[in-house]
Amino acid sequence: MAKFTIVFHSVCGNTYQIADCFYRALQERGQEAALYRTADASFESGEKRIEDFKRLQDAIEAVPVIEEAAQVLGSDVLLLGSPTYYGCVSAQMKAFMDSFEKLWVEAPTAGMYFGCFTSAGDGCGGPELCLQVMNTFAQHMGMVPISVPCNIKGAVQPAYGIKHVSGEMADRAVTEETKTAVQNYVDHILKVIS
Ligand SMILES: Cc1cc2nc3c(=O)[nH]c(=O)nc-3n(C[C@H](O)[C@H](O)[C@H](O)COP(=O)(O)O)c2cc1C
Repeated sequence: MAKFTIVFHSVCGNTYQIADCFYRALQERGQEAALYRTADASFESGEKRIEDFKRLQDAIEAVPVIEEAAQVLGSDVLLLGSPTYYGCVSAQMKAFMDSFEKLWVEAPTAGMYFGCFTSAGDGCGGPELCLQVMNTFAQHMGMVPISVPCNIKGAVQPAYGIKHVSGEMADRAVTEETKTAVQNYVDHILKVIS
């Protein structure tokens, strides 16, 4: 059994839905999985609460906030998920990645396997750039990114990670095809790390 830590940032719930797909797929496969969200002060204050996304925002709130980078230590695999903001990760995900500065010198994350996912409003809005920001972070921490094979079944995915396109109003739910791709990617990760 492998130990996975999933950390996501999500406001409208799309990135959360992908994180939840990973979490469920890992549980179904008998793996140890911990699910966390990044801190987000304006989410906590209610400033970003939107009636249309209430159900998902309540579900996000029920997920514990990760307190410090060191909580990922001991995991075999780290999975990060961020909404695509201006072709990059969100500020909240960047702040979480920056908090690894305390670990960087000793590099206890060296050799840890890594995967990532994003939700973007538009397929041409830079989701792959966002994924690459997370992969680049992982490389700086000595981690080993596991790419998504091109023959993976389900919705077509970039090599850099799993993506979901949520549409102009951020209300296009994660499709069954994308869920299938997540499940197949999980199977691929388990094969790589075994
Ligand atoms: C500040 C901000 C910047 C964004 N920048 C982009 C972008 O560059 N490309 C894009 O496709 N979508 C962009 N979006 C849309 C989000 O990526 C999209 O709504 C995403 O699904 C939100 O994820 P969430 O539901 O997990 O919060 C942006 C949204 C916000 C609020």
